Amino acid sequence: MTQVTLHDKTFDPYLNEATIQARIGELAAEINREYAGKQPLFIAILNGAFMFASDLFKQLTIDAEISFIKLASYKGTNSTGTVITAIGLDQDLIGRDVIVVEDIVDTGKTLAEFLPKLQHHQPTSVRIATLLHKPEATKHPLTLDYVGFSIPNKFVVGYGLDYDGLGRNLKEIYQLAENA
Ligand SMILES: O=P(O)(O)OC[C@H]1O[C@H](OP(=O)(O)OP(=O)(O)O)[C@H](O)[C@@H]1O
Ligand code: HPA
Repeated sequence: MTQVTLHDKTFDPYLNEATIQARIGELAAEINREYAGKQPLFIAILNGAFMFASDLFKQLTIDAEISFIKLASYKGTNSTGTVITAIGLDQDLIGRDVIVVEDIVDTGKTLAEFLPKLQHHQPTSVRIATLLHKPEATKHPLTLDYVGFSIPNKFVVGYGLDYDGLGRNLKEIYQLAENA
């Protein structure tokens, strides 16, 4: 793996393809074990999670369903700041075991705002699977059930994650170069 340049920034190799895929295999094995006999519904959050969700889903041997949603944030009319709505969350979640799939939990704001909305749909259970977690950056309390890699608080791209729209197609994960 060599450095990549996206727009004006340079990124160093961080996690190679084999490392990512091996870890996803371990997460899938855990899920296969823990959801044996159940039929969980995976809800993957676009855009970033598409690649992780796809590779994780391929490694499942249990019966499972998947649905993709997009979160849209807009300024609320009161002082509460941004409000998140989920586009595409049209499935009946009552009685379902849901696994939310994210590419990264950074500050935790996205999931902290989305999870209460998900609970309104009355799923039986909700767990979170995220490929990456930046513990030092996370400011919102969250229980993360399946974490691929805990990473330092540096900007990363690749494998679904973008820098200003670019880099999502990379098979590996790169982090912003120190001197960039
Ligand atoms: O924990 P947080 O600080 O909220 O950051 C994590 C969120 O940020 C990214 O999404 P983004 O809004 O950039 O959209 P994208 O997935 O379409 O790139 C990522 O996919 C997570 O959803
Ligand atoms: O480090 C990151 N990289 C790309 N997208 C992100 N969204 C939150 N954190 C990141």
